[in-house]
Amino acid sequence: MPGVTERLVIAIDGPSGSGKSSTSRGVAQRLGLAYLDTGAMYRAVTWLALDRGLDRTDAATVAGTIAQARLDVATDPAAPTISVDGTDVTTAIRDPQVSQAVSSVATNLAVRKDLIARQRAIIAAAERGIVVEGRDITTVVAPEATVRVLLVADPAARVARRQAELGNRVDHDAVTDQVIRRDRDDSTVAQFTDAAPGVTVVDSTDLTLDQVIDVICGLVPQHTGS
Ligand SMILES: Nc1ncnc2c1ncn2[C@@H]1O[C@H](COP(=O)(O)OP(=O)(O)OP(=O)(O)O)[C@@H](O)[C@H]1O
Ligand SMILES: Nc1ccn([C@H]2C[C@H](O)[C@@H](COP(=O)(O)O)O2)c(=O)n1
Repeated sequence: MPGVTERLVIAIDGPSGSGKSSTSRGVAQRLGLAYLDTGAMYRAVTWLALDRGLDRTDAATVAGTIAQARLDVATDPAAPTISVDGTDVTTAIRDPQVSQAVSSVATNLAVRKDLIARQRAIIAAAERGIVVEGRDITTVVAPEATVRVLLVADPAARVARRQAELGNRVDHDAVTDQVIRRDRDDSTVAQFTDAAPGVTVVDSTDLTLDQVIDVICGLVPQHTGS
């Protein structure tokens, strides 16, 4: 493990459905670290834009409204929650309407600047260290992280995983849109299809969740992986 004064920061990026959230929570729980789901932050401000009925093509109004909002993010990997101006939106941000709309807010560059600053503040406040996951963590938010991973999986596996999670309440076309179309839109503002120099690619297609957690824990300097 790093020395007592060096906080462990593990950065994990990857496309939708590659297993970032499940894996990051598992790694954080195993290593006793905090956990930050930056996608949940983009989802939460998208929930706000929808709740306020904002025109999402009006980038300045969307960014200005979000800049005024208080976001409270709980970083316990056993119970991650997120609130907007005191309203707990942890469940609401997983609604299909939010999934469908989130790229239109996440590609607003002023919103990204705002959320990146908030994410860095959360990372800096995590005394025990933190696992942070998203699309631009290894490259923009925390390129100095101790461990940097690009977690990938075949598109078919990613769609199948999301379909299994959502069940019959969401049809196959909508699930494919949530995974494939969203990646295409999101990749216009964040680079998560190729690993940046120093970033380790982990392919989860044929690995169980526990195996992926083992692999990433094994990348921590002087950690045995179990
Ligand atoms: N290694 C794995 N093998 C099989 N299923 C997995 C694996 N990792 C995660 N899953 C399952 O795949 C689904 C998607 O995982 P998860 O939400 O962690 O992905 P994600 O990369 O965070 O997606 P998104 O970016 O869209 O939020 C979940 O149902 C999860 O349980
Ligand atoms: N660092 C990040 C994290 C997320 N996003 C975007 C990409 C997604 O469309 C959306 C929600 O993320 P998810 O919960 O599916 O991981 O937020 C981003 O642009 N940068």
